[in-house]
Amino acid sequence: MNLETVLEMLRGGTGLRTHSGAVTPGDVFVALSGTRVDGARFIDDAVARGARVVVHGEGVDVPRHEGVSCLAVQSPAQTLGVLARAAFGTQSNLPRIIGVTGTNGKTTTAHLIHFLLSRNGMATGLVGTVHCSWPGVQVPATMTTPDCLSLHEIIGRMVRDGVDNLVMEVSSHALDQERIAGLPMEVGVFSNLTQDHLDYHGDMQRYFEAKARLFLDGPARCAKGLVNVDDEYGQRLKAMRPDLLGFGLDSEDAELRCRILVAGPGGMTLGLSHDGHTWELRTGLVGRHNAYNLLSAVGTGLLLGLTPAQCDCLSQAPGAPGRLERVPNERGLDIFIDYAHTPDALEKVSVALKSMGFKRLLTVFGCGGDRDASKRPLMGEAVARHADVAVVTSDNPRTEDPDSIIDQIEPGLANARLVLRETDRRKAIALALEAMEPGDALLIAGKGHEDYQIIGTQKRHFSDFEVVRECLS
Ligand SMILES: CC(=O)N[C@H]1[C@@H](OP(=O)(O)OP(=O)(O)OC[C@H]2O[C@@H](n3ccc(=O)[nH]c3=O)[C@H](O)[C@@H]2O)O[C@H](CO)[C@@H](O)[C@@H]1O[C@H](C)C(=O)N[C@@H](C)C(=O)N[C@H](CCC(=O)O)C(=O)O
Ligand SMILES: Nc1ncnc2c1ncn2[C@@H]1O[C@H](COP(=O)(O)OP(=O)(O)OP(=O)(O)O)[C@@H](O)[C@H]1O
Ligand SMILES: N[C@H](CCC[C@H](N)C(=O)O)C(=O)O
Ligand SMILES: [Mg+2]
Repeated sequence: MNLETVLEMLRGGTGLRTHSGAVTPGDVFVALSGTRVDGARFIDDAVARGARVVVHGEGVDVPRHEGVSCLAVQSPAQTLGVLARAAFGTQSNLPRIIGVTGTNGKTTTAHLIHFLLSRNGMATGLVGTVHCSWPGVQVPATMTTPDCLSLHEIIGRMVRDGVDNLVMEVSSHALDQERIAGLPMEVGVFSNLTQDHLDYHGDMQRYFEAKARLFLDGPARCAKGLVNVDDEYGQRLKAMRPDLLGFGLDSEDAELRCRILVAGPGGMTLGLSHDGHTWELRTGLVGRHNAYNLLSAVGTGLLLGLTPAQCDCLSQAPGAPGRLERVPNERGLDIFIDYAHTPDALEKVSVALKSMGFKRLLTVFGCGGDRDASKRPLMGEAVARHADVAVVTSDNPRTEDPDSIIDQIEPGLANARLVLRETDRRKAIALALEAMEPGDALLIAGKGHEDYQIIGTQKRHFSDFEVVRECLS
């Protein structure tokens, strides 16, 4: 069997699968190497379910099966991208794709870029943590970057609906697993790199190497891009690929630069400069971290040929749901829900709130189970540095014991002013609301837009927004 024949089958409507359990008679099954098990172990299962073609890695010994053709390829993950283009109609008329990567700020930046391009009259799609959307359609997200088949399937729908630009978040897991195979990136954006996901990548160097795939030689390399040169890892990328546009607030090397001219509870005025041109941008978003997010959205606009004036509409951009989002309430309490779930994000969001002049900061937070355990005490330290009251609780304990997760956070809270411990997140939020005094701000961190709590393998409905409203009513 050769590749062209398989492509022909797929164009004709044959099913393409990477999970043996999903195979129906006549399908093409691609055995991916996997992160836990080798997909080649499921070839027999796929064949038993009726797979007619098996695509597998070179060196995999596949026993002969009557009526089943095999195709050995160097990289099944890369070949999957080629096959997916044929299966889902993503071969031609692909939108211009902008991929946003980095530890924190991907969702916010992607939403800002989506807003910018849409306001400039482009039919723009979005794929990310909160939802996937394009004009007239919105579907809830299951992952930050879906698997290769789901991605092509959704982008195929966008192609049919005439989408001409697509902004997508590209997680480090996705880059490592080559989920974006077959999807050439026009622009890559690098926000920053700080500790997260070491359970998966092992150490910061390997985590960086996964993110760097979007920019350096290899199949995922973007045609052009921008990097935050205030970030140590961003500087390393810029040194490796000098054509990337460097942006930042501090670095003299930044080609696109911004200063915060005015900052207050109502927003910021940013002074931007690029290529000898200077201009101002007003925003309702608060926090220095959001100055970076806005700056990279402007930088993307410039790389795509927009003028600074065409980027002015960003002053009306609302930001992303569940990112430093106020919970309106009749009591006039200053309550913010945010998605900070890394040490750096907690640091940045706490500083943003402290700068708004509140009397005290109360922070409710926890750490996810079955995720990087080494970030737990560091998240505790970030909260302890800024919160007057730290309320430590649960945030998707998954298959871990919630109390043992909190035990691992607590050493980081050793220097905290006041710590309250309450495993039940609903009760923790109620406790924090009771402890609020006039002039205080309450930060409820970690879940943002999420409307669930994962306990064990069960996903139960849970929304920080709803719980606050219930407690206040
Ligand atoms: C660790 C991880 O990322 N795993 C993802 C990965 O699974 P995998 O392919 O490695 O799975 P595997 O179990 O080793 O199986 C290997 C192969 O055998 C196949 N198989 C397996 C069993 C079977 O019976 N038959 C069969 O054919 C599988 O379909 C797979 O192709 O590929 C799967 C399909 O794409 C994903 O669903 C799965 O995400 C898991 C559920 C997950 O939780 N991922 C998280 C950590 C993640 O990716 N998060 C990032 C966000 C991170 C951020 O904050 O930046 C995201 O992009 O969402
Ligand atoms: N540029 C930034 N630098 C540092 N922290 C940021 C930045 N932007 C946002 N944050 C913080 O990180 C949190 C997550 O932001 P956002 O959802 O935009 O990032 P993300 O990279 O998409 O995260 P995830 O990988 O979990 O989807 C925010 O709620 C905020 O606390
Ligand atoms: N994309 C992130 C989301 C974390 C959100 C937080 N609520 C948690 O569950 O830790 C992850 O999968 O690590
Ligand atoms: Mg995200």
